[in-house]
Amino acid sequence: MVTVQEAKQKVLENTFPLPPEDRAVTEAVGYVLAEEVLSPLALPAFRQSSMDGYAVHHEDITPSGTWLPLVAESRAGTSQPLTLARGTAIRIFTGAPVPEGATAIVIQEKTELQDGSVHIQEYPVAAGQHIRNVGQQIREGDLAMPAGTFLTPGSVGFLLGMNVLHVKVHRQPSVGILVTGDELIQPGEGLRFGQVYESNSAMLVATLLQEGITQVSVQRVLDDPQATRQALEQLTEQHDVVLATGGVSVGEYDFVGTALGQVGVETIFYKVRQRPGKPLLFGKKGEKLFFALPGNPAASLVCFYEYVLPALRRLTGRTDCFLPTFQLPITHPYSFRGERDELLKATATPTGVTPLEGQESFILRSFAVANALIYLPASQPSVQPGELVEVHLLPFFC
Ligand SMILES: Nc1nc2c(c(=O)[nH]1)N[C@H]1C(S)=C(S)[C@@H](COP(=O)(O)OP(=O)(O)OC[C@H]3O[C@@H](n4cnc5c(N)ncnc54)[C@H](O)[C@@H]3O)O[C@H]1N2
Ligand code: MOO
Repeated sequence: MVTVQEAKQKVLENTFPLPPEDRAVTEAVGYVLAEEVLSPLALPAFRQSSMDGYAVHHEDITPSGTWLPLVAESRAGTSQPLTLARGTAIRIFTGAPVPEGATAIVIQEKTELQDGSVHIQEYPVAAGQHIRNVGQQIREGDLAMPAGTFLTPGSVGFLLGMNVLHVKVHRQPSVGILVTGDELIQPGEGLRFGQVYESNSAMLVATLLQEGITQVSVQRVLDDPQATRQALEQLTEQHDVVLATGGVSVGEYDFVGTALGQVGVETIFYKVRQRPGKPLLFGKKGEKLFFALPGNPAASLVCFYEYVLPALRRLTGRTDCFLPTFQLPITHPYSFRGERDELLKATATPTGVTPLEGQESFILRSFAVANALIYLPASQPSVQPGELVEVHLLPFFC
């Protein structure tokens, strides 16, 4: 049995970013850059106005108000470079090229137009006001994004704005899910005595999809050593990560641990000092990762969020792998035996966190409405309202 901290450490130590692949920027949100990106051009590429108004030379403007003849117009998209002569003004719009010789833009609200001349009612006019300079955002050849950057919609806009169409990113892992259990039937079928609807695989697939992982396959087997082994062999060949749910405990029909050994998986740890999710197993074969998750649905999902998700994120090159963690005051008292650390389904707000009713590992009713987990170490077996506790925010909510 390992501690929660040891288990997390071992997961990270044994997980490395997957090799890079080339991806279209438009399809790279959620991926992590495997190589830095240098800007192929300066942005802005030309001097731009950031306001609708008039391009002037700031020294032409006097305190008593200045009349300047309007000699031309610069619109966004024009390919005609203009030059401003001293003592004149050029009508200009947001995003349009600033004429050569112009040193400032006066916004139209501070002007009056009459008979082809513009009256400037602003003083003083600062040199450079409302002008975006060439390279103000980024200069040609500058580092635009370092390797390791997580690509967001903002990143996509920035990259395409520099005409970067493809990037090298760490590929996403593919994941095989093995479901075991004689009692399990598919939702939609009629329920007979002793049967249970199989819901863990859909729950795990949903978490993977949410994480942007789409290469997923599911295999279901009965509690049979041969079938379990065969399915594991197949999933291992096809995927970077294999998740098994159920059959990992100590009963006569729990075959997953043995089958993993037969397939050549080296166990890194089995059993974590935590509740739920004690019988979690983490193993490796070459670079492939294996997690045998407990069958109890809430235990399975807790183990996914606390151990599998960080591993998947690390494979994709992310460094912020664990759920975001906060300290929040707990709203209700909570006590437990203190033999194992506890992870409680909870609802968190910016001001506090409330443990939900129904913490047993077979209960999903609480998970169905939780947005966070409270982590209580065994050394803190009793907490009072107002005491700060460690809160892990679930992915949907951050
Ligand atoms: N003697 C001991 N018994 C158990 C121990 C122990 O230390 N000593 N640990 C308990 C703990 S803690 C857990 S957690 C479970 C883990 O058991 P398994 O991983 O072997 O899971 P199963 O026995 O196959 O199933 C447990 C429970 O979950 C339901 N289940 C399983 N798979 C699914 C699924 N895909 N969808 C929905 N529900 C599922 C299953 O029907 C069982 O009710 O072991 C304890 N026992
Ligand atoms: O670890 Mo089990 O999940 O406590 O029920």
